[in-house]
Amino acid sequence: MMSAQETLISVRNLQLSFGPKIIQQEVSFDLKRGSIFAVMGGSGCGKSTLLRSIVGLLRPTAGQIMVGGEDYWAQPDDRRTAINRRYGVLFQGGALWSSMTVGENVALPLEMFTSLTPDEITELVRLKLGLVGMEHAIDLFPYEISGGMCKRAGLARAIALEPDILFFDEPSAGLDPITSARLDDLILSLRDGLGATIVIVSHELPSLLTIADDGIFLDAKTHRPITHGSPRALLDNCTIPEVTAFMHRSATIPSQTEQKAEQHV
Ligand SMILES: Nc1ncnc2c1ncn2[C@@H]1O[C@H](COP(=O)(O)OP(=O)(O)OP(=O)(O)O)[C@@H](O)[C@H]1O
Repeated sequence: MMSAQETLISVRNLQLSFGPKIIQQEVSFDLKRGSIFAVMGGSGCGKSTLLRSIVGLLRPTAGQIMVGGEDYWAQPDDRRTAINRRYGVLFQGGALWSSMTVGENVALPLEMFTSLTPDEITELVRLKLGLVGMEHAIDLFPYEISGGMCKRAGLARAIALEPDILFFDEPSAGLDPITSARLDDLILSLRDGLGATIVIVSHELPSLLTIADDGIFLDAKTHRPITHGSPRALLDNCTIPEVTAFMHRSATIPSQTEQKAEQHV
């Protein structure tokens, strides 16, 4: 039985810098199992940098990222690699390898990190593509499918190794509102069906309001988080000017015209 309160990752007083430039400091939050956690804030405040640090791509300049009681960045490389096996990542430019079919793209992490037989891998690839409604595209190349389908294939690849925690950086960037809404449904179904916990960076407030139940708001000016909470709670209750500006600027429901701008997913 899943505990709603179990903390999977605890970020403590994290500081992130590039050379002398501090991007964010005093970042602390707990990621609870089963939650969809939004990292919010204006452009350039350090959302992607925070994500990169949690998944092992950027060493923080201070603070800790505790994963199941282990201080992630105090671990040797091989231990960090083992912890990373629990993560599935879909980054902004999370492009598929263009010279490989969709199926081969999804098979790649299974070939690299498991000792499964080719038949077992094919079966798993079909299963993962089925979960994102893409089984029919298994033999297609990325250039033969739409942007939304590429995102879904990227998702299938991110869940190939059955991660506990999924990290999405701007998953709906470049998608029309309908395709974006379908991606939201898919993210919810991954949480509800697979029991995954999800950390999402997004500027798309309609999407965040629909799916996220917790979050943090990073401020670019003070280089610190300025509030915590679900996007809905921040929209309804937060009176901090930076937050209300962000929330109210982007809190628009897609118009009828946009909704009609159907695109093949
Ligand atoms: N490799 C790097 N070297 C130096 N500075 C960097 C590097 N990567 C990012 N930055 C800087 O760090 C800051 C935060 O960047 P980041 O991409 O994390 O912001 P963000 O909140 O995700 O932005 P956006 O919403 O526009 O994607 C920016 O000022 C950026 O220029």
